[in-house]
Amino acid sequence: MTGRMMSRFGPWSAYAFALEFDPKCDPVYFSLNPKRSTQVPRLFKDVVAAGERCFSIHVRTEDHIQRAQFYGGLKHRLLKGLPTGCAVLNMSAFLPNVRDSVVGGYFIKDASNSAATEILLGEMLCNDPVHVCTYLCGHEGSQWSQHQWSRTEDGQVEASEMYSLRPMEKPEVHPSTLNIINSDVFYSFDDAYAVLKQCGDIIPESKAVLDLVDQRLECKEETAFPVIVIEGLDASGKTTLTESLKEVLGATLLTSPPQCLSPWRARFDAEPPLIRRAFYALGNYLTAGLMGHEARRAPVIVDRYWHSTAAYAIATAVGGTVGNLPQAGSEVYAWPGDLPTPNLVLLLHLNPQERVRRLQVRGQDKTVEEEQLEANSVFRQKVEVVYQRIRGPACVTVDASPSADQVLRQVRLLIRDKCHS
Ligand SMILES: Nc1ncnc2c1ncn2[C@@H]1O[C@H](COP(=O)(O)OP(=O)(O)O)[C@@H](O)[C@H]1O
Ligand SMILES: Nc1ccn([C@H]2C[C@H](O)[C@@H](COP(=O)(O)OP(=O)(O)O)O2)c(=O)n1
Repeated sequence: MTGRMMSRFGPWSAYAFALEFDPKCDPVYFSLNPKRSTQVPRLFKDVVAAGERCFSIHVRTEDHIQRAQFYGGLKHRLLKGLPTGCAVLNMSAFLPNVRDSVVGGYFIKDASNSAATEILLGEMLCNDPVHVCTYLCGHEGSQWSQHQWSRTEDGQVEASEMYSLRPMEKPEVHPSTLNIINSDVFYSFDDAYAVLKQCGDIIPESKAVLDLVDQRLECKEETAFPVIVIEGLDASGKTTLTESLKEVLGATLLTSPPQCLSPWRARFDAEPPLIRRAFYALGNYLTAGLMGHEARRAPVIVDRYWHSTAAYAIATAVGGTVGNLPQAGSEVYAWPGDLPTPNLVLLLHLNPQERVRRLQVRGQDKTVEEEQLEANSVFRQKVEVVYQRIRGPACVTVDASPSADQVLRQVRLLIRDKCHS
């Protein structure tokens, strides 16, 4: 395998690369040039020290389940197997502005002086679906070159193809947004279902989930009562408000994912995004069936639904700052055409200080993503911006900082106004 053809998108040399030396800053972008060039500005100045050796590893398989699983475990394998003195940085290969073209990978900066790095990467090249490259620096740090590894006929590893690195302008859209559709967010039941179906052999629990999904209720007739979804970050007051609404409206309370998926949630939370997000997407369709059924006899209040599924998925997938999110109006913020819409979606908004205070008062277990929300204010901002960009239906923002009684009063007025209920 020479590595010459990379994917359905064409040869390796057509790819651009985004290398994250510092997650808070823009990546360093470069492309490949088959010819050696003399007039190249310094590319990795101040980020690669003299004497450090550099490598990259990218996932090379067209099977999207295998790709997701392998990439999901790759960083851990590298951190475990590489010698002390190595740093593992995010690095993606992509075709600028081409949807679904991103190939995930890592850049390894190695200050170890140990042969263990080459041994590990050589073994991975032989046994796993990966591209491996070495990076060499020419005269006075001006010209970097990439040397792609390949296997010789007698099973040895050699660095054969060589390209010069050419610095590149920041692309119009951040590369991390290119693969969102059908890898992080699913816009139809069939697309999410297909992912869990293909996982049947590697994740036996998928079968139990699909059995439940196959038996889901479907309600096509008009319902007599409104369906109101309550969204917001953890500790914004959703449980408090939904319990009160249940009381005062005599409503049925539902959640997404629904109770029946609880036994499998932790299992799917541990899977890579492709599989995890497909699980949550199917949870929405199950809840949708219950919504239609229950809204024939009483108002329905739903704790989280599609807005949460899309917002957490997009905020996690998009690297760096809020500015890297797809623009408002992008197709990634569209509602799935086959997912029933509620009558009203309310987003509880809370300032970060009050949210942290409430989290401390409550002090219970959180999902990893919820822990990340606390640790990472950029991630929290991205979730909130995505909540507000989703359309069809868009959410109505409610100030959740007043007392629980005042929030309830405000929400009842909104429900009366928008749902005549
Ligand atoms: N309006 C409010 N004012 C003050 N504290 C609140 C208010 N709403 C909820 N809380 C408290 O904040 C914490 C988080 O609320 P909760 O309803 O569990 O949020 P969520 O379901 O969104 O995670 C709980 O301890 C709750 O009692
Ligand atoms: N409909 C939903 C609900 C939750 N999620 C995901 C998004 C986050 O990772 C978690 C947040 O849910 P969690 O139950 O921890 O939040 P609350 O305790 O309800 O505040 O679940 C989802 O993707 N789709």
